[in-house]
Amino acid sequence: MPKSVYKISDAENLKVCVVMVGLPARGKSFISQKIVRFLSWISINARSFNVGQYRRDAGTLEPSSDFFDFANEENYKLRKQAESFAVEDILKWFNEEDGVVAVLDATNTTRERRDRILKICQDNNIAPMFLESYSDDQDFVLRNIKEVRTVSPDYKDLDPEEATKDFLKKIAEYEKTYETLSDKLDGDLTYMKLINGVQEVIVNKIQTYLQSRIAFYVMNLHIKPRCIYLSRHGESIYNVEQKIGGDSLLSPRGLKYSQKLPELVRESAGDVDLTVWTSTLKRTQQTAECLSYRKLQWKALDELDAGICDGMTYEEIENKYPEDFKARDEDKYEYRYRGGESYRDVVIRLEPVIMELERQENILIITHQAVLRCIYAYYMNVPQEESPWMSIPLHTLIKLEPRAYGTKVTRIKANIPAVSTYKEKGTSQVGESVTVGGGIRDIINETPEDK
Ligand SMILES: O=P(O)(O)OC[C@H]1O[C@@](CO)(OP(=O)(O)O)[C@@H](O)[C@@H]1O
Repeated sequence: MPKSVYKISDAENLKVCVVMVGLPARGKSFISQKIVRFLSWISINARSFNVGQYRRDAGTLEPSSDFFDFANEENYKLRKQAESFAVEDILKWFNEEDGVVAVLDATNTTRERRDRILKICQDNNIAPMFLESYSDDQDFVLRNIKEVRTVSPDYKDLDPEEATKDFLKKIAEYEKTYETLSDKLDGDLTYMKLINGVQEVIVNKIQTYLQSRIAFYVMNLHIKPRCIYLSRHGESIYNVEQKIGGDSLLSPRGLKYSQKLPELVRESAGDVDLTVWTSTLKRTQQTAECLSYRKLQWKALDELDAGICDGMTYEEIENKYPEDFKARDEDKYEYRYRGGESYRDVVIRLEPVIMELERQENILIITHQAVLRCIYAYYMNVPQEESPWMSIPLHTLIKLEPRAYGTKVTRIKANIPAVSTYKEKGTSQVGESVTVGGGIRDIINETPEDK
């Protein structure tokens, strides 16, 4: 059997191919998408290649009579062909688009199949990392079947009961040849085995920093239903004066928002227990004051540091530092204030916050405009160049419900007027004073790319 051993001196230059392993309905696509979303968010070029999609693109839909009958030679050939198309594309992507981490999202349930992929990785200087999701828990599997059934194009026109039956039949076919990863037979490989979600995790021969980062991230994932609430602090005195940064207190309208926040949260969350995370700045702590939940301060949630521009209005910055003002508008994600930070810097310091968020259940985060944009971008898969320009208005509670294949978002407005702190590209003016209000829920949608 080929081995995954490579010289450690080369390890840091290696590209990584995460090879998913597991029977159908074990959450492999969910994990693949999460890995890609996380790595892209921290600027590592990552992409998932779903073999099922290659099969569908080739015109073969499941459930087609006995497509997964493994004794049928013709079907076996078609499935193998879909795999080789995906692998070909992975190699092309590594070479032509500077790919760094590819995720091969397929069952890969036999050693024969895994060895084939291993060999290709070795021939192309790619570090393989096998990631198995193993489950013998019937409830876990049925929950996953339900999720897949609702999003998979294969099952969209099928009666739910029929679809579940078909799915179980397909699993039974795969089970006949399934070879789980084992220390005894696969001890030379770099692999991770998740048992019933992350109840038990086995990690074997991680060899590069990148692999360890992926492993650490995956270990923190859970799929229990929960909500993440996001809110900016109430309108601050600096917001009213159109100044950025600082550590000012809330305006009278901001205080009103802090008084209304417990009601808004209760209406949406009911009696569930929440933990409130704030930054270390006064305006977020004041906003959390009337909430009777457990509270935690994070320095990492402090607002983007505007360096020498801290305490100025955008107009003053444009007059005093016109070149900086222009440079920021041209590339807001990368621009770093002199003596301060860029959006990229904020994302880097938010990595531990995201790790902890993945581990936790219901959390309410009260923080700042730039920081919220970064957190929101992670959950909603917003591209880097767009994220610093997203509108995150004051006096609005955002509810995120991460699901297996996307995040549902609801915006709940407090109906308390506040200034707009949104500055359009190419101008130093922020919007007019606006009333943030109206009905309760206004936007409901889901992470588009993840569906
Ligand atoms: O990146 P831009 O759009 O300038 O937004 C960040 C700015 O938002 C502000 C408000 O203008 O945040 P906040 O009041 O939420 O703390 C500034 O303090 C901060 O510099």
